[in-house]
Amino acid sequence: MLADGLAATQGRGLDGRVSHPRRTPSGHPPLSATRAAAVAMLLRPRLSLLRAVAPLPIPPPRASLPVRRTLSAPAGAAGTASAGDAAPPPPPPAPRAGPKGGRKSAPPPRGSSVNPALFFPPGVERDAAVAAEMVIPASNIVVGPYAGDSRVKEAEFVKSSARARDCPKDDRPEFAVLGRSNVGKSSLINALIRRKEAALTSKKPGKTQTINHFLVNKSWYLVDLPGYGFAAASQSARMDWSSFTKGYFLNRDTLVGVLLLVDASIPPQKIDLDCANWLGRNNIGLTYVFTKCDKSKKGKGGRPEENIKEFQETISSLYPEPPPWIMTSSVTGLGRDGLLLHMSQLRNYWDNEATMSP
Ligand SMILES: Nc1nc2c(ncn2[C@@H]2O[C@H](COP(=O)(O)OP(=O)(O)OP(=O)(O)O)[C@@H](O)[C@H]2O)c(=O)[nH]1
Ligand SMILES: [Mg+2]
Repeated sequence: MLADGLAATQGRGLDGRVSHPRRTPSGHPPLSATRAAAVAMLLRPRLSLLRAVAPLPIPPPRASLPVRRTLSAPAGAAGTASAGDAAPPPPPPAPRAGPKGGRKSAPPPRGSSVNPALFFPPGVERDAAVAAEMVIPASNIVVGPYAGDSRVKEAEFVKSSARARDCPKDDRPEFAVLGRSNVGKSSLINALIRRKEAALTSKKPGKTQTINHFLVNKSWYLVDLPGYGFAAASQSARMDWSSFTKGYFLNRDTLVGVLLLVDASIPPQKIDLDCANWLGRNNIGLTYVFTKCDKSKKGKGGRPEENIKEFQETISSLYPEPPPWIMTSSVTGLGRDGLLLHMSQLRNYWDNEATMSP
């Protein structure tokens, strides 16, 4: 699906150039040039290393950190989306003892049954000793020096765009919310901005059909996108989704990163891995956001923690360092504040340091 025709982008990389830093909105001083260069080094693609380590079932995703893109990738780099590419999920893991979840279950204890390998944000040395309080609850995300004020004071719907070129034309940073149809993208946006129906939701997949910009604190955007993998969608509707991905992701220079939503109430789906792979190949940083962590069904594949662990095991060989992930529920509010804090550190880093050339 999305991975089609991507070879053209493989040589595209980061040169580690650092822009002239400004003071962050949170008042955190910019990093020194030496430190910034070190951080920029983290962003370099490591495909050759990954390939040398092990043959991969799918090509590896990379950069989880935001990069400021000064030029867009070639338009021909994008693939096409197709719901028909979804393969049967890998076999479920052996049954494990674990807490029984309920609709209002408390956040799972950190590191209980999910992979605790940490994501070190910009400004924190990899493998630094990290106090437990510095890790965002129900996630692997360390809070670094770029984290700032993450409160949502105001939020407004700005615009619905049918094409990438119709999206707002200003230089405010933005996060795109992406995932399969019905995974909970619009619900997550409503939870983040604390508005019940700012983004329209539905039990039926395929509700969101356009690119929707929500302006937060008059300074950054959350972007609600149509979902992928909607099996009932017509071929033409799927092609439309594909042109969204091409037009939006490859030409949106203000994109700080993607929140890739993965439904934790079902076993891992190949289409989500394909999507992560496509983003990685196009140097678009992502954060895995596990949704519906309040849902727990009886039987195999029914527990969010099992599904998340299985998903992480599947992707662990694909990354040189663990990508950021966080567990959320739009019903209980699990992960809301942590995700906002994580976005604040990526945003502030992007605003000050992250520079990339094609
Ligand atoms: N239990 C539970 N249900 C959720 C959660 N998030 C979303 N849902 C439900 O899942 C369904 C789909 O939610 P949406 O937010 O519309 O999903 P979407 O990803 O925006 O879907 P499309 O716009 O069709 O791509 C709705 O019935 C929501 O109420 C969650 O965290 N927990
Ligand atoms: Mg939606």
